[in-house]
Amino acid sequence: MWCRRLACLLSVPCQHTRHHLLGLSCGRRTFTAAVARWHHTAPESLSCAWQLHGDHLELRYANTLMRFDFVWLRDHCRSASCYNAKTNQRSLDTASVDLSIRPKAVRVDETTLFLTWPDGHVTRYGLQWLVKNSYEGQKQQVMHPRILWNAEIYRQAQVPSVDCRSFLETDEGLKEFLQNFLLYGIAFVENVTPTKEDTQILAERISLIRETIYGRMWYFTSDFSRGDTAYTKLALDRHTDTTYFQEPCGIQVFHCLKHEGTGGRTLLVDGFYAAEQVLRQAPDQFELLSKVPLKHEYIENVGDCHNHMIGVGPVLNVYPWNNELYLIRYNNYDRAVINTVPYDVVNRWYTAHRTLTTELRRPENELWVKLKPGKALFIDNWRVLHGREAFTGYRQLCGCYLTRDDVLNTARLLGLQA
Ligand SMILES: C[N+](C)(C)CCCC[C@H](N)C(=O)O
Ligand SMILES: O=C(O)CCC(=O)C(=O)O
Ligand SMILES: [Fe+2]
Repeated sequence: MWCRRLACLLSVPCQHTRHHLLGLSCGRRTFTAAVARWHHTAPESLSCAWQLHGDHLELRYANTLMRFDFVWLRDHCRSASCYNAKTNQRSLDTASVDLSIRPKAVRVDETTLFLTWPDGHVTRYGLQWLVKNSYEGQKQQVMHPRILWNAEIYRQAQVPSVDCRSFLETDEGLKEFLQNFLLYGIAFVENVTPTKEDTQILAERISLIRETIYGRMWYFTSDFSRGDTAYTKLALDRHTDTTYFQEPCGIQVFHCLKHEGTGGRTLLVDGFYAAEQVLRQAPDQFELLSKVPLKHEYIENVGDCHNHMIGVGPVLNVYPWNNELYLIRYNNYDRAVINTVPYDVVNRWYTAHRTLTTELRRPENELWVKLKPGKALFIDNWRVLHGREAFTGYRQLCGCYLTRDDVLNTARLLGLQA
């Protein structure tokens, strides 16, 4: 039956749909296939068909079969009284919607679905909008496209550094930089004037500086001015920073302003690549690392600096709805006493942690770079671990942390998926 014949639905239900409406008034929430019928907008080739069920509408459009709960449909009404298109905010009070609401009339034309609600309110939904926003349309998509790498993969990809002027002055330069950053979790800008001020200008081009106990923009040398090994000449094994914050800093920026001496190379390891290897070899260990909460701690009493920070969370943080890894918290220096785990789990946790560490330490996963004045490095601190080789001589690094949401904001404004 073609929908054009169903235009009457907006007023008086015609023969074929009365069943549904009667079904509702009888309080039935489900309909058998025999009762529910498909209604087509046009010959099958133009492909839009719908069917009402007890609590949802089923729509077949653009080769997708979609189900929309009636409450969801009412909640997503984009009419002027339900939604403010200027602010992109909902004005409808969802709590005022009857949870067993049901449209009293349905109509579909080539581009739009029209629903009339019991109080007479009419909602229009673009069919394309429904495809884009239905669960069925979304579930194929990953949240964040990315390329997991080891040293070989990263080198082969020949990811270019972006020139400072192009980064600061053109959208293309900035976009290229951000695309690299989102895919690999690291990105470089070159030909930067080696000062703290110029580094700050770079940072502020993509995000807001996250002020922490280390300040906004920081300088550091091996003067032990703060109670942390970073402020020495010692080697630092791979780690992520600020694991002792409830929300570890999203991005770290490093710019080496001076080094007169030897050593001091920077080590970078893709934590997600290593975690992926663990997932393949030992899914139960991956799961344990994603479930067992740990504490990380920063206790400082040096000079005037008195701090006690604690962050709690698992090593591998995954979204509960699709198991996608989004944050790795790995810092063996700052890991606190483990007292959040029952004794019979502790041993299995250490085994899982060892498996991950083994992957993180594989030489083929290590990318070594020597940071030089003029070359700024941005690191996704939720994904890529950094470390450094011991060094001699005077070495001065400057940098800052950035808020993650604001980097993603900039990326989206340039049309990137983030
Ligand atoms: C980067 N900056 C030198 C300011 C701070 C270093 C913080 C080091 C700390 N152990 C951590 O991993 O979080
Ligand atoms: O000195 C370096 O290259 C890095 C030290 C470090 O890990 C840090 O500051 O977070
Ligand atoms: Fe660090």
